[in-house]
Amino acid sequence: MHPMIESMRGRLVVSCQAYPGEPMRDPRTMAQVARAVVIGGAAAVRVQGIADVRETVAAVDVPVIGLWKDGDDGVFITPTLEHALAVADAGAHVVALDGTRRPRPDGLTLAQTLERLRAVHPGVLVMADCGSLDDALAAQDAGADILGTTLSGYSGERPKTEGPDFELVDQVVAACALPVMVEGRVHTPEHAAEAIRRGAFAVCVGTAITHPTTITGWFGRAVEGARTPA
Ligand SMILES: CC(=O)N[C@H](C=O)[C@@H](O)[C@H](O)[C@H](O)COP(=O)(O)O
Repeated sequence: MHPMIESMRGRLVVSCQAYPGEPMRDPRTMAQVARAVVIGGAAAVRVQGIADVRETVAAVDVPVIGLWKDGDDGVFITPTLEHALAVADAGAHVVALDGTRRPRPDGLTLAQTLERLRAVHPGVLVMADCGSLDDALAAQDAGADILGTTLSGYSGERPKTEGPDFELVDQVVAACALPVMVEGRVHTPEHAAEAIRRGAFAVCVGTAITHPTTITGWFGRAVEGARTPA
């Protein structure tokens, strides 16, 4: 196994992303968040956007999983070969891309995308963000290095579970030989531990560690719910 993937075995990966229009949407800020989570023990970080990838690669000494989100529906995570090449050019060690079976905007298959990406960047690793077992099996055949459950609940094939889609985790772990990264709605340390117990190779947490607006909402609603009516 590639040493960079091996370094994530049984470990926590943290996704550091801010969304368009948000106060923390700034590559330098995200690189600082990435440094902070590495100090906390993250084995790798996942960052969005070319500038964020560049800043973060320079700021941390762990693998950087890079992606480029273009839009927010359909195929939007590193949707085309051009996006994947740009993420690799920016220095990402792992390129995360849409690993669903949906048609890609540039008309290439996932296998063609990976082949052309590797022709330019022979050393780059690929994480396929999947939304179902069939996606994971197809992404494995297409030559991905890591299978992510990232798009479960977002691609139309699986329900959007309250926490992680553990049913899908079980299916992918049982059927696929590649390392499985459990990602998506891992909201508590117990969720993360459960992912590993179920055979995940690693677990990636985003919102619950790096999205203060959402976390504040969780706490705020709990506090309001506990208030005694005046
Ligand atoms: C569906 C989609 O666009 N997922 C994105 C992928 O990079 C991010 O918005 C998520 O934050 C990331 O996957 C981590 O998941 P969570 O934030 O639930 O821990």
